[in-house]
Amino acid sequence: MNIRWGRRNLNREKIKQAVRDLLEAIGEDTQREGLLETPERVTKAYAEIFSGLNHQPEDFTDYKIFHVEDDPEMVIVQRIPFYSVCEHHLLPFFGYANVAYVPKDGRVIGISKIPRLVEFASKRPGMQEKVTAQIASELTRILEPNGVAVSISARHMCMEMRGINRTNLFTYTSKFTGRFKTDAELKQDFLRQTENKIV
Ligand SMILES: Nc1nc2c(ncn2[C@@H]2O[C@H](COP(=O)(O)OP(=O)(O)OP(=O)(O)O)[C@@H](O)[C@H]2O)c(=O)[nH]1
Ligand SMILES: [Zn+2]
Repeated sequence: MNIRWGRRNLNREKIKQAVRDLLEAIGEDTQREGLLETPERVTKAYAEIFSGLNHQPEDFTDYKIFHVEDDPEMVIVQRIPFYSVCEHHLLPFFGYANVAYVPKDGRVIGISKIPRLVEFASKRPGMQEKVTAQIASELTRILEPNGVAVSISARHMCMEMRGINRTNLFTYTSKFTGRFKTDAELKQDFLRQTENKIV
């Protein structure tokens, strides 16, 4: 993803100082060789992993709309990998997303734009529920389809490497709108098609 905008908004000096302070606070020697460049590295890493913050998806790519004559019943992009950071502990959560929509009046979107949207929604401190809902609401805003379905399965490092300390727990979230809410067969079709595609 193009992270130009995210970088521009970062206060690089403040991040570097905060990382130095944090290292000192945990009892590290900030002058030892391995840590000398760490504040700069963390700043670069944060520019990437928080690049979706305070932006519109359109800041990163053009979600241009195409027209097809004969609408497909639905379009699904399956098993889209993503990485995010939980807003409670600033530890990673990551997994897979499935995203589907029912086109309206022949309007479709370039399929690469769906993983781009997942990336945009996950590149900020957040919660799995918020990533799920944001993918659905942004896709709805951009395309005004007849319905959207999003499912995410993810592992949360704050449950695995600390706290409750349970390895390999998968959390599942989903969001259905429009036709996916009213048409049980369509929803079943989505669930059948995406079964085993997210763990
Ligand atoms: N619903 C939801 N909860 C999350 C997500 N990521 C982390 N959490 C949870 O956020 C909660 C924060 O709870 P707190 O009790 O404030 O924090 P804590 O004392 O560190 O909690 P423990 O993790 O249980 O030790 C924890 O239960 C986490 O498991 C997420 O994406 N969605
Ligand atoms: Zn957490």
